Amino acid sequence: MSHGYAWLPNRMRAETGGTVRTRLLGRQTVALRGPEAVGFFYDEQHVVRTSALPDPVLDTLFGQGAVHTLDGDAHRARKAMFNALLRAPDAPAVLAGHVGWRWREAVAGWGRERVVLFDESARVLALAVCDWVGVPLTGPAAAELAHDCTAMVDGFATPGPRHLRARRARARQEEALARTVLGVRERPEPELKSSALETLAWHRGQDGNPLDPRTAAVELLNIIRPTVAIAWFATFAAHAMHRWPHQRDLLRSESEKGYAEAFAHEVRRFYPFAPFVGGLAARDLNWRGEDITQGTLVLLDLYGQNHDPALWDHPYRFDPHRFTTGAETLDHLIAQGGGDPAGGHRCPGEDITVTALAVLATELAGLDFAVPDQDLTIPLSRMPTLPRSGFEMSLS
Ligand code: HEM
Repeated sequence: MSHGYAWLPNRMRAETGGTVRTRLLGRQTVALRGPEAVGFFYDEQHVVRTSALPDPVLDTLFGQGAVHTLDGDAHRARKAMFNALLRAPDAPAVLAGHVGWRWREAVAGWGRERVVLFDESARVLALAVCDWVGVPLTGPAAAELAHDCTAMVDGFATPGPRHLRARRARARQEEALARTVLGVRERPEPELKSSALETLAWHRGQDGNPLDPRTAAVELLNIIRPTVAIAWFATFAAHAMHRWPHQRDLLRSESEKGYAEAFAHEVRRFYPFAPFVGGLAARDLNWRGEDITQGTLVLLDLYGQNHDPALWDHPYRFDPHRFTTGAETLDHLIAQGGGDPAGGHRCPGEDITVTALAVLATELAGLDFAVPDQDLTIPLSRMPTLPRSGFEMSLS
């Protein structure tokens, strides 16, 4: 982890065959990349998730008992609930509507003060997602929730104070949301659920019983936390507009249909966020002539694949136009996992992420703002990383 985002791509460059053997957290590890590797990795007969994620990651980022840790029928049942909520045809637009509205409300309050875009967008996203899931939230609670959600992400891959902050943030929010779930269950169960909160509160597991309140809270947070985490991409979007001002002009002019979505895809591809995903070899396997023994940790190199010159022309050039020419390129983009979100573990929040990010990027491009001197370097040795300043700006 201390080598950061360059670790796997560097190792991949040094090896032939696109496979790296190493040790991670004391375990034998094999890392793969490439479209074929995606198919191999997401086949449940090859790689399973139960017991793959260590407690330091579960106690900060995902939560114990989260959908990320399930396999087989248990995963299918839980994932179907997430897909029904997050991949419903109108879900991305409705949530993005809340994001746009909460953003304009926040900007109206900025005046000429200097603001840190990362903090502001996290708060906006916290308010928007809570509007959407049906969790009531006031202004100060939104700031606290945003702070806790970003802490959970910030502290998952590092020991020390950041990790402790992440654990405390998760414990606090799980406790609060478990109480919210119990509050919902004090009322009779409605036949038609009117919100994600109600759906989760009454969701029945394989045993036919509602989830225990803590697990329901974990899964509610698995909608709220990653939505708040879109703040990372919003900050990278601002960085791209600052670094390449013609991007801001292209977003402003709206002359190209679909440009904001293409820009959002390129932000997800170009900037470093989720480094890799992992699971355990379900049995003895063979990948391109390499033996992988049962129980080996198998990683799929997300960041590396998104910058693989075999898949992307000039991968270190920021160019949203690579996503305006056809769907083929999208198959190679695995910023939020690969495979099929319906059956496998791929992120069910991708459309929400792209739609919300496109709205935030368009809103930001439409503002007249100044960017004072600050440290905008993005250290690749830090995980997760961000422009060091969080992107300070002020309306001009
Ligand atoms: C901020 C941008 C996001 C990134 C970078 C991201 C990334 C990921 C990644 C890498 C995975 C794991 C895929 C795998 O295990 O193979 C994942 C899974 C998941 N994501 Fe996202 N995600 C984002 C946004 C969202 C949003 C907005 C939501 C919900 C509204 C969401 C909900 C989930 C859930 C529930 C899973 C678990 C899926 C499963 O295990 O079946 N994510 N995400």
